[in-house]
Amino acid sequence: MTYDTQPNASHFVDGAYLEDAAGDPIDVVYPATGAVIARIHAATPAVIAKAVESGLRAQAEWAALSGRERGRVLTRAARIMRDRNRDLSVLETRDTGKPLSETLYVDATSAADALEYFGGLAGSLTGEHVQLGQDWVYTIREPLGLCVGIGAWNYPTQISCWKGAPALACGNAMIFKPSEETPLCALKVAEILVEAGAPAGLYNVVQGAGAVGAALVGHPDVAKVSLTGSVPTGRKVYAAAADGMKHVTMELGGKSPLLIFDDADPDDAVGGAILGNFYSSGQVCSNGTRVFVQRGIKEAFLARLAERLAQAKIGDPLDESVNFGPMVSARQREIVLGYIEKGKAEGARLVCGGSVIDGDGFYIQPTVFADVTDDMVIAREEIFGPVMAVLDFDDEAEAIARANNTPFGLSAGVFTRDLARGHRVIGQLRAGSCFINSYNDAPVEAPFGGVKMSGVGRENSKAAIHHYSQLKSVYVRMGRVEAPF
Ligand SMILES: NC(=O)c1ccc[n+]([C@@H]2O[C@H](COP(=O)([O-])OP(=O)(O)OC[C@H]3O[C@@H](n4cnc5c(N)ncnc54)[C@H](O)[C@@H]3O)[C@@H](O)[C@H]2O)c1
Ligand SMILES: O=CCc1c[nH]cn1
Repeated sequence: MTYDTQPNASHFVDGAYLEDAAGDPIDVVYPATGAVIARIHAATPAVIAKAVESGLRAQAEWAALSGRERGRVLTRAARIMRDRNRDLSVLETRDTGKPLSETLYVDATSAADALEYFGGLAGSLTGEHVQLGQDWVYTIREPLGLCVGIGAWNYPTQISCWKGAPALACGNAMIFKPSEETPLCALKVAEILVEAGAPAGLYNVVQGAGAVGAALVGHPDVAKVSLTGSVPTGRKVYAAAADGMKHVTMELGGKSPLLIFDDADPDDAVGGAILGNFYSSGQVCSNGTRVFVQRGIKEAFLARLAERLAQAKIGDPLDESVNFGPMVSARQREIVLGYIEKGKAEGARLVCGGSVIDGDGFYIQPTVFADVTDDMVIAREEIFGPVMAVLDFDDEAEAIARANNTPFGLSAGVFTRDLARGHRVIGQLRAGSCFINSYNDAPVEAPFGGVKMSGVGRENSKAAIHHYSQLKSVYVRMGRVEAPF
């Protein structure tokens, strides 16, 4: 089976595709060619009402199952996703422009990992017993209710399951709104969950841009909102959720530091910097885009890096030998180009790249700036494209202080052969997801998320359970009740 890029209808609600052509039209564009590959419509108030009503109904039914029964559905969905990995990967490539050489191994695969992991945990979500003399307290881990997930465009399938899998494992229902740039793959996730035995309405997908997201966040029947997106959107969504006293998870942007000491293995350090800047054409939230290189090895590092980047195979993302694709949209390419121009204007040294690649797709060369200083815009703002800023440093304390001098705190990495230094440095870096002699690994077993402006809460790992459930405590008196009067 190969998936058509034009879905049967725009939304997947109450177990079936649903259309309401009165919604604003959204064209889905293949980033490698600029061709329109599908047209869908944003959710109308009627679609949102049906998603909420069916979500509430399904949640009651789902929460009444045992955790083990819920887990069985999730693990079955994981198996179906793995069986259809190639078709899902091709669709993800068409939706995002990311090379098939990446999507085959990361996107549906990591989504299936999440379904499998949280499916496995579902049967062991228990409360506690606390003995208090003869009396006792017990706690029950309860679902929150109807959750809303809102996604960014860089990892649409992964994000839909990083949010959906823990939510469902805990007995919640979810309405997921993908990014309007990449609406296709979450529909397949919803279809697969129903095929695996999830009740109709448990995982609904509704389409649209910010206005639809805002309508979901503000809906009085929604108990929790999990957003993956930029800091400005995070601010708005967090504020709106606070108004309704809703639970939140905020997975936001970053400008993460990667510290390379002069004793680091040179090839590993260059490899880490490449993974932390050019994977998915630089459209990864946790990217280590401020690469601090100890002064003595800077020129050797830059020479090796330029050599390796010259080997990138840029082209048709559906060709499995290609490993560097386009930006997701013409708009994103313009934003990134604007930063490249700022870098040049501010006097950073362009080591390689710096231009668009002619053609209909939204390609930009992998770009490296050296001699970047902390005050330059390209060292301060998230670019979300293939632009690495290399900064020099002399000693450890200076590097740590400069690395922490940012409002963001998503990730941080260090390359050194001195493991004591590796742990010492990481211990002082203010970031949520950190790496020693590696970069950008995101297994489902590890908590993922940021500090400072990069977010609130954690996805993945057992930590996510705490963000999709709440504890009820019950005090049980075994003796008589003594009242003062
Ligand atoms: N920390 C993480 O896990 C993580 C992962 C991927 C991407 N990101 C971040 O996402 C950003 C790139 O993605 P983007 O451009 O799609 O982000 P964005 O903030 O523009 O949009 C994110 C989502 O929010 C929706 N939205 C916009 N306004 C809204 C509102 N007022 N209310 C509710 N929803 C609203 C959008 O439609 C989209 O679905 C980058 O900053 C990147 O770092 C973070
Ligand atoms: O884009 C952010 C999430 C992520 C990091 N690595 C893989 N996915």
